[in-house]
Amino acid sequence: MKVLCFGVGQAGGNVLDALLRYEQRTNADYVVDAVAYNTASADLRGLDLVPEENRILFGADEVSGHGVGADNELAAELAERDSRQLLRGTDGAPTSTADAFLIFAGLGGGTGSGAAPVLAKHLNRVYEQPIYGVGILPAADEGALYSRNAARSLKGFVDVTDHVFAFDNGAWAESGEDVAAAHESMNEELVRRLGILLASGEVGESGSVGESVVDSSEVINTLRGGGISTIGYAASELPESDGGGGFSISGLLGGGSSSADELDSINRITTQTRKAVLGRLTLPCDVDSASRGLVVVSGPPEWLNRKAIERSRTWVEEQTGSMEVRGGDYPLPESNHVGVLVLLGDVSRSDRVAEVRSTGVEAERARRQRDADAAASEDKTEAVVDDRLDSLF
Ligand SMILES: Nc1nc2c(ncn2[C@@H]2O[C@H](COP(=O)(O)OP(=O)(O)OP(=O)(O)O)[C@@H](O)[C@H]2O)c(=O)[nH]1
Repeated sequence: MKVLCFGVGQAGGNVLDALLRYEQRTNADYVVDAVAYNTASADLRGLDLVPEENRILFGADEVSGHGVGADNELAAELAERDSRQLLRGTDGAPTSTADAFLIFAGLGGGTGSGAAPVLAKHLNRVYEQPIYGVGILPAADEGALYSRNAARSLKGFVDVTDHVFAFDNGAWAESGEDVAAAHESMNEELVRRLGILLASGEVGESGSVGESVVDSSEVINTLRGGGISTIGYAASELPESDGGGGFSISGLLGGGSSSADELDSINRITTQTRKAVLGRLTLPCDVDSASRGLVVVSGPPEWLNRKAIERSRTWVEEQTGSMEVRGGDYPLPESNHVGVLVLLGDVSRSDRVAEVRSTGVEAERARRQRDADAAASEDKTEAVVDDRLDSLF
């Protein structure tokens, strides 16, 4: 599935850079172009693989390239004001070759949180392709301001995109670990999942295509209707003797039927499917609240057992209670792993989203109270000054 990618703000740019690195490392080719936006010039300079000419500073008239300091309302305002400049990011990009657009942003800060929904809205006006967000939720210990920003931005992002892939920093930082220190490893986890999803169905270097490959229309159909999605992934390493390909228990035993191989691959695929769904999802949620699903099984073609893929698909249907779970394979002849990726679309119950929302609402209420108190005390001061002036004259 070919995508045109946009990274907004620091987290957005970092994750986009990580995806480009992952694409290079895996010899894949699904990003048709990459554009980064920021209100802070230092963050743009810090990027690695996003082409220099595709790094766009906006809002410079107002904040002189120093960032918006977590003020997402200001960022939204600046993005709206500079919307032509934002759209210029697609000038020269091969937009017609993209099946979809992807916008990456951290929802807790200022720039990405405020500007990503504005960018999505403007791209939507111009282009036909579906627009997907990749929204990073702040961990609870990153503070109430980040939760307030994220609560407001997530709703806006969902409203103006065709789907938001959510990633929860809180779920992925190990307990006691500093969130910022964990960004790099979290980005790796996120881009591995996105990379597999995007690469599946693309003809690989070897030119091999599986019997029931997942093509871009299946990803798009799984995401159709909008909402928030989560992705699970698990992989099992194949035995050394396999050499990445033709391991056969029957071969080791001196011939015989291939049923042992079949059993082994069925076991691996079904076990990894359970681990993918019941393990750590990009966004923790109630699995049975998903409306749709997609199961992608990757690995050397001889390990991609059709029966197992079907069994896994049915199991995900049972877990989600959805009758709309698609399944397919992604052949990787050189791989020494069998991996299972499960995309759960339009999830409606997530304690983490609920927590971000309620912390956000609390923080917004406290801010309004503070503003009201400040206004009242200003009134009082004015009244005192007026009294003094009255007594003078
Ligand atoms: N997963 C992940 N999260 C990140 C990364 N960088 C920042 N964040 C998170 O993003 C949120 C802060 O947003 P940033 O992207 O840094 O902020 P910004 O959009 O550049 O906005 P301002 O700096 O306020 O102008 C926090 O929740 C951070 O933990 C990253 O590389 N990976």
